[in-house]
Amino acid sequence: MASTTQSAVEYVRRARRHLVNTLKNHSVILENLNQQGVLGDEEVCIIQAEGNDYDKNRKLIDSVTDKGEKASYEFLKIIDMTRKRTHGRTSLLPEKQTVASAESKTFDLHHWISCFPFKEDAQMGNNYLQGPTPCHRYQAKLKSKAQKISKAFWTANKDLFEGNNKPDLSYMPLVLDTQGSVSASKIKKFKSKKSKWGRSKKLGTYIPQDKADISPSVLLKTHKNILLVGKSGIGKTALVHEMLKLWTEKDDKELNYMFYFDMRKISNIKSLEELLFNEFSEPDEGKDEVLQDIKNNSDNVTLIFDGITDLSSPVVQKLVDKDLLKDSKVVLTCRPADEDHLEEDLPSEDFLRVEVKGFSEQTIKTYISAMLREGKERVLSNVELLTLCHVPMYALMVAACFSSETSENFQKPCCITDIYINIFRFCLKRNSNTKYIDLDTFIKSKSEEILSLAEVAFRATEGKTVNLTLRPSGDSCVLSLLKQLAIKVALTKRITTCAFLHYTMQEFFAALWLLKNPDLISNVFQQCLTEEKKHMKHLIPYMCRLLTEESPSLMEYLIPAEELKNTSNWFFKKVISTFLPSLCENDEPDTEDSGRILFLCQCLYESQCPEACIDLLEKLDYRLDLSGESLDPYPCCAVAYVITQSKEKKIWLNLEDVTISQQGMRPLLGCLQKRPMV
Ligand SMILES: Nc1ncnc2c1ncn2[C@@H]1O[C@H](COP(=O)(O)OP(=O)(O)OP(=O)(O)O)[C@@H](O)[C@H]1O
Repeated sequence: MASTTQSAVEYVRRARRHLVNTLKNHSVILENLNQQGVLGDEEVCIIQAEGNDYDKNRKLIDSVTDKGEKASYEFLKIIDMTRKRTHGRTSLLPEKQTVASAESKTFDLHHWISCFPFKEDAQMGNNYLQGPTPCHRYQAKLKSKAQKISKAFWTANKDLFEGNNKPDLSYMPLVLDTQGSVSASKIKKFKSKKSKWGRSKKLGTYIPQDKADISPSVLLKTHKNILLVGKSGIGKTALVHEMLKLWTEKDDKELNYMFYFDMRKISNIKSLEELLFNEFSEPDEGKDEVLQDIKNNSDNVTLIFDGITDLSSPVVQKLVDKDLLKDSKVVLTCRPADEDHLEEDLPSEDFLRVEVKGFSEQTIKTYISAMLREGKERVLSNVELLTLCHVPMYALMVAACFSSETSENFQKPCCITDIYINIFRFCLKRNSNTKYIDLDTFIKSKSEEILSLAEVAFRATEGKTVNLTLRPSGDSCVLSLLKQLAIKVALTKRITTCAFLHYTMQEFFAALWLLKNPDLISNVFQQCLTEEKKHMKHLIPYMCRLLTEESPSLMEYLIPAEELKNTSNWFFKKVISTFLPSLCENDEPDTEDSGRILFLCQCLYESQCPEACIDLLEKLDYRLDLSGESLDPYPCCAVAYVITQSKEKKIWLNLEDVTISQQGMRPLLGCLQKRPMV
């Protein structure tokens, strides 16, 4: 028992006349007194049977003080530990509390209880119920539901990985930015610097810089409302699920509630009760009591609305406006284009705006290393793939594609283009809002939109820009590949600018458009040899793969097979004749020449076309001169693939002054051992 100089009995008795009028929520106080053994079941029933609050309080206080010092001390501790919930919200700012207390001439229970000299007690508060039992049970139910949906979120994508290669997917740190707004500045910056910077540097600008100041646990702790803004697949849902998970792991005794709503799945909500209990989780007992507790203690309620596009639901609008649950915390996630609609209806000064920017370079490395123990260098040494992985969803697909390479079911090399096809298919699927979808039929039905996006991508790539001029009819599923920004240009006028989340995605779509329009190809090939348009060369490896009939399928739903066949009949010969140094019309050796054999190997690796490889080797007279090259793992695989296609002929390979990365050695040595070489 505590030894204080102040008698607890006296302290309670002196305040009796105030307490009988002020004490609220007897049920919680009684439950705690019962749980601590101060009052027996019968005594509790007798007090509860009293007619009104005044009588209940009177009976409660007298029963406790009659029991003496220990019981009264316990009573005071219970009031102290539960006062926030049972007696209204204390101000979060101490100075306000003092001012309020000083000004108040009436009895201030918070002030009164804080003046009692409690003994320092390590256990204090650990075993007290903060609210009625049904509420605690409901909180436990919400936590278990939150755990379940978080687990479902992370396991949903496990199927992308084959057999024994399934990794444990979980939250990795995201770059979160609380400064300013998403703006066109990013696009403009990219555009203005492009002429000066090389490809690697330009692609490097996609990776966000680490900012360690904000994290899911900080976002969980803050009392502010939060608006999480970010591109599709950048990690907004992952972030709110991490907040949910952290909440479920907190073992503090605070009675609080956290609700998660996937706004893509709910509509037509008529009441708060329907939203909380029907859409998320229903209490097993004391439904009214729980709802009352939620309403009375809304400062203990967090509501997450994930993937919100507008505030057309009156219930959600009222919650955001705090007409309902006035002290609750609201967390919204949206894409940048939807922020514009929301802004008009949001009390913006009340929201902490956080931009979700994706993975930093360090996180990409950690993520890819964890997912691909063996093939990680193939990704990390390739600037296109490394920077592509700043979008976590793309990182997931990159990892899944490379891991399938070693799975027993597939065992086929991972072409870079396959990653893009898979990303595209995956994006369509997750944005189609249908759980069971025949993706191939769906692609067929969207072919017009897809090809129109491809055309826009081609025009932009030709014009060396990342800003897309979209036709207004774009389908929202297809548009999820883009970041859209609505820019206010006049009082009532907004224009929407779009860009792919990564430039290589734009190149992939531009390649698709060229295959749809084979008449343009020869001209583009010639452009590739000029200084002004040499960047168009990056479309060719994608075209090589898109022309072949391998799965995952895409092209057959966009372009008739016959057309593709006609193109592929001449395409590979044309690629070789255009880019082979000795054959190309421009015989002057330029800096590009040295990389041409490698480039062709990469094209043929993407095509997985043995005949084209033999054609190339014949044209080269089976002499591959790679002297002076620097071979990262991907080019090594490409060279190894081409060499492997020559079954009988001896190959002369010049590797003088070649730098080969450690991971590149394996495929190259593997093929050198098997083939006749000079
Ligand atoms: N922080 C992260 N750590 C690990 N993986 C992540 C992370 N964030 C996202 N991912 C992966 O990327 C996928 C897509 O992320 P998420 O669903 O969170 O995107 P989003 O921003 O909510 O996109 P949308 O606007 O399209 O709903 C996830 O399923 C997950 O596999």
